[in-house]
Amino acid sequence: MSPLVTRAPAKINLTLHVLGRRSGDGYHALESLVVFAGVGDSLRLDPGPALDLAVSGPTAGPAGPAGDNLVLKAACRLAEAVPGLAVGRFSLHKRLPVAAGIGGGSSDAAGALRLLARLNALAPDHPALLAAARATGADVPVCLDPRARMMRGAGEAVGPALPLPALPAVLINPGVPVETAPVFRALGLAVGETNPAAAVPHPEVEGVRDPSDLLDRIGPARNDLEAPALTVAPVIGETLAALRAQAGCRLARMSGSGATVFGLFGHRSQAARAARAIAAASPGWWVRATMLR
Ligand SMILES: C[C@@](CO)(OP(=O)(O)O)[C@H](O)COP(=O)(O)OP(=O)(O)OC[C@H]1O[C@@H](n2ccc(N)nc2=O)[C@H](O)[C@@H]1O
Ligand SMILES: Nc1ncnc2c1ncn2[C@@H]1O[C@H](COP(=O)(O)OP(=O)(O)O)[C@@H](O)[C@H]1O
Repeated sequence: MSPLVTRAPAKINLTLHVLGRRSGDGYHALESLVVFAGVGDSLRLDPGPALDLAVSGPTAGPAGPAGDNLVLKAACRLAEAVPGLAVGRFSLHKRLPVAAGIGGGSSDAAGALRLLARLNALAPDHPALLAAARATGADVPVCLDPRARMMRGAGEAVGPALPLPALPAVLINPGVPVETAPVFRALGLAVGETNPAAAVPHPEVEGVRDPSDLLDRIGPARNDLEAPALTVAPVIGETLAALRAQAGCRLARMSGSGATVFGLFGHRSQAARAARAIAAASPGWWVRATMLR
């Protein structure tokens, strides 16, 4: 049987409002506009008798041992829920920076679930897929069908796909891994506490078709994890400053819990020029011009 392939694009939180900290599981309730980049990992599944994974690519090392990989975690969750699930050997080509706020592991895990669904002719809305995604990580459900949409709750509630205009962007990761849990902790909310910043509501983006209109709407919104992440990794401030110094940069903000930041531009050519200039000035940084959609 021929191999099945999928791309696992980087997830970008264009906005990330933390509403508060839930009593019960202590997770943070979020409201986030999530989009996906043209850069990502790639994943292949060769059908076979047993579940297995080989990881290659420039960031295979930082992703950790294959046995701990979220690809296998998600696949095992699905195999537990669907008796007789056909499986096989995954090959993950890892290019995205790890522990970077762009959900690389989550997108890989979601890609694994998509490939297993294809192999087993499971409908994309099969409840076992969403359950396996939720059990694998807070960011996995939104990555199952990687298109622009709102994410709410701790990540388990994903809205319908939004036909938003594509945005030219530059992504920068300064090469410093940032773990998610310490950034949420640094926000300092007690269990059951509401985030005071949540008094300012998230902008409405449904129905927006013009890129400039989208930029105007999300400009005043926030990533509430940016300030706490800056205390954990001050270099994030340098990456934001580098973006803001570029001609045509309309907005610079951090994604997820960092350290990756994105700059949004009016035109693709401005983004490409900015990426070249930043990469030349800071050769140690991961810098990519891409489209977000
Ligand atoms: C912050 C976000 C925004 O999209 O992205 P990343 O920075 O990870 O890319 C996500 O909420 C991260 O999702 P993910 O990375 O899958 O989180 P998980 O592994 O499930 O959780 C890691 C830890 O983060 C904290 N956590 C996560 C999600 C959430 N809504 N509230 C939390 O408090 C918890 O302490 C949890 O133990
Ligand atoms: N496929 C994977 N890709 C990246 N990291 C993975 C993967 N599987 C497990 N991990 C582990 O998950 C952690 C978070 O990685 P990642 O998904 O890159 O974070 P983020 O969501 O912040 O970008 C890392 O510390 C890494 O060891």
